[in-house]
Amino acid sequence: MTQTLTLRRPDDWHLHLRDGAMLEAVLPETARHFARAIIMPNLVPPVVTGAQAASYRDRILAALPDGMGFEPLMTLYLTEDTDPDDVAAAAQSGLVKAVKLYPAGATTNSASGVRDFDKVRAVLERMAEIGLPLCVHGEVTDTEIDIFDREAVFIDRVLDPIRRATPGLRVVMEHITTADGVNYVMANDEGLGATITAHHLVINRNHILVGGIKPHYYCLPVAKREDHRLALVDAATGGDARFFLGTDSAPHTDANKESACGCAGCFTATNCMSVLAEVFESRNALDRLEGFAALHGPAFYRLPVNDETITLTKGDPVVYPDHIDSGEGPVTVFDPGFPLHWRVA
Ligand SMILES: NC(=O)N[C@@H](CC(=O)O)C(=O)O
Ligand SMILES: [Zn+2]
Ligand SMILES: [Zn+2]
Repeated sequence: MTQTLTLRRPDDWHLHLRDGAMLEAVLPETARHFARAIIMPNLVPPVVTGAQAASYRDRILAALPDGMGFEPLMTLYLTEDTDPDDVAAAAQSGLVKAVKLYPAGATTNSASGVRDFDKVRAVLERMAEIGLPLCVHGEVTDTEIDIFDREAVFIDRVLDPIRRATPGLRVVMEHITTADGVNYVMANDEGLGATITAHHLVINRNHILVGGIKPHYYCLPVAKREDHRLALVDAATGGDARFFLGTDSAPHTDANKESACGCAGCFTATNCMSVLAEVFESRNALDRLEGFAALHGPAFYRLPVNDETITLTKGDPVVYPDHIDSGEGPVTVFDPGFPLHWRVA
């Protein structure tokens, strides 16, 4: 008898769609499975104003193939010049669902991010007033801090002080990679959540570095040691509503990944639901996959859950393309390193 699993159609609470030819290539990979996604604003130039978010949203909808239903949930890229009134207007119109904080220099296209947190205080206070979530790339950028410690240090030096200084600010710690991130979420009850990617549930730093360097496993925050991965699996499969799926599917062409200075990002949109089903099954937690992928995110963002469902079936190993063509060159699809048996019907 085939095993099947039906859940509400999932959402992706952290997604990079890029623009132009790349957007056209990757959007169907997400829209095939997901009803909605929080769209990251780190384009070049970044999506800073409400007007820029409206026009990016139009470009996404124009790139959506006929017959596919998908709702992009827009975000604004926080800069030191961001205007609190523009943020509030974009939120009140329903266009924008969150503001994204990149510490300057922390990751791909973060040069316009924040250096001096005092300069964004007024925006954060307005967001706290209106309940608009702040999505945070949580890594310090100080050159003397080891890259494997940058998330933990960010929590102590930046995130906790910001949250204390801005009561009521609702925060999503994006793509957490450490037990420190998990523990910080668990130790705080109000207005704090975290997204977890599919790839950080299955790779640790050995996958990147043992037996030759594997650029397609390099993303930021970089995967940590195995005990951190296990803490993430506990959090994702444990049923706690403060943890939800944000794939951080982040396409870069192979030429830009397989380079002397390769870009950070794993492209997981194509097979992330299959990867997640394997992870949840390994913990006897398939009944909690719906919470992680379809219920906890809408609860945090105060949005309705999706009405439609998807069905996963278990069978012979799933065959998926090893890359997709982007118009700018091939983009390698994330390889979890083990066969996937669950497919979305
Ligand atoms: N995660 C990544 O490694 N890369 C993301 C940026 C980000 O989410 O930090 C990208 O835009 O490529
Ligand atoms: Zn990030
Ligand atoms: Zn990202």
